[in-house]
Amino acid sequence: MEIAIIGASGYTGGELMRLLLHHPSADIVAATSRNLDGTPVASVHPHLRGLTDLVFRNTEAGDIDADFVFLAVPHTAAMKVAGTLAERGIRTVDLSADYRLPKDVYEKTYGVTHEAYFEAPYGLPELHRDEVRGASFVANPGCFPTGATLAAAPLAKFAHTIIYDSKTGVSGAGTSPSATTHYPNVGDNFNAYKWTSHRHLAEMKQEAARLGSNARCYFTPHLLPVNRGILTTAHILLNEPTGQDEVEALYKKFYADEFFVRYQKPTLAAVRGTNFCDVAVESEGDRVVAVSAIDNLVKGASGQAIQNMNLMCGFAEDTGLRSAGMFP
Ligand SMILES: NC(=O)C1=CN([C@@H]2O[C@H](COP(=O)(O)OP(=O)(O)OC[C@H]3O[C@@H](n4cnc5c(N)ncnc54)[C@H](OP(=O)(O)O)[C@@H]3O)[C@@H](O)[C@H]2O)C=CC1
Ligand SMILES: CC(=O)N[C@@H](CCC(=O)OP(=O)(O)O)C(=O)O
Repeated sequence: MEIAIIGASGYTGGELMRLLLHHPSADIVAATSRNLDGTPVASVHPHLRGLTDLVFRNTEAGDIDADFVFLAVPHTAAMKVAGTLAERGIRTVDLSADYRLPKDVYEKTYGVTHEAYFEAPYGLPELHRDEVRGASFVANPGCFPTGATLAAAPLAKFAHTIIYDSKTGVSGAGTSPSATTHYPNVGDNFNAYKWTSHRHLAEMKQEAARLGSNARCYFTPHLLPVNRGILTTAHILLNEPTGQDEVEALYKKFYADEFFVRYQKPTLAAVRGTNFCDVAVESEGDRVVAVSAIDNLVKGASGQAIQNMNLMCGFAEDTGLRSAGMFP
């Protein structure tokens, strides 16, 4: 299957190529960049040197010649080309936020007008597999909502309050430098940001509601001095006290058939570079602490996007995604 990546010079674009180069049914035929036309992909993504001869091209969406497209561009840039790809019948996974929320919620959360809205399945396969399967356009979830929602999903409908406390690596901010990501501000340091107002809370609330939960949801992200990974501690305040054995059994049953969700004490090292989400729970009566770990660039973005592509195209869901992490 011929694949094009729009926005291939960024972190998620590089990660899509790293993973797709080992996918038996994927042939990457185009890697677009507005500014790097003619530049070898390996000059920006040095880990891919020797594995691909691809060269960036400044190709418009209307001129893309491929069976499948990944949109790895910022929100608002994706909506400018999504319609063109859909009209041309090119199946697409959008890694941006543009199609994850209803139009009114999106516009309120992101403070912009949506120019080209249509409904799309929310590509968290563990919860929405049937909608993703066979779809022609899928909205890939945000990185924080992926780890947070998988941490709370089995208990969400039994909770009155869920507090998500997440710690993320810096690659979540993309390749553009900023004061926040400047090394002396990040290295040997640790801080919370957007304490009560992060835009990903809207996705977390949406997914809790879809799980039948009336719980109030809260979210605070923190910036870790590491490149990759998100560790989320979810404090799930239950309507009724529930013991450890029961809670643990519930999680193991909920995820029993999910290859990419493993029940074990989460650490970032065990999931780095992989599409796994590790989850475990500890009960304290009417409070359960659920912890999850993902790699923000893999299960939080490009790996999940390929998982969605596999479902959309009828490939085995784990195709190209079975690699283990590097431990330690
Ligand atoms: N990083 C992460 O962990 C995650 C990211 N995402 C989402 O995935 C998308 C890509 O993220 P990421 O790879 O980190 O971002 P980057 O900033 O690293 O890369 C995005 C690329 O898109 C291109 N681009 C930037 N602005 C525009 C524009 N206005 N129109 C067209 N192309 C543009 C740039 O390439 P060039 O200048 O060469 O054209 C840039 O390299 C974003 O929507 C992000 O929110 C989702 C989950 C996790
Ligand atoms: C460290 C860091 O800055 N992380 C980003 C992750 C957001 C992201 O990638 O998400 P969208 O796809 O929804 O834009 C942030 O907190 O905004």
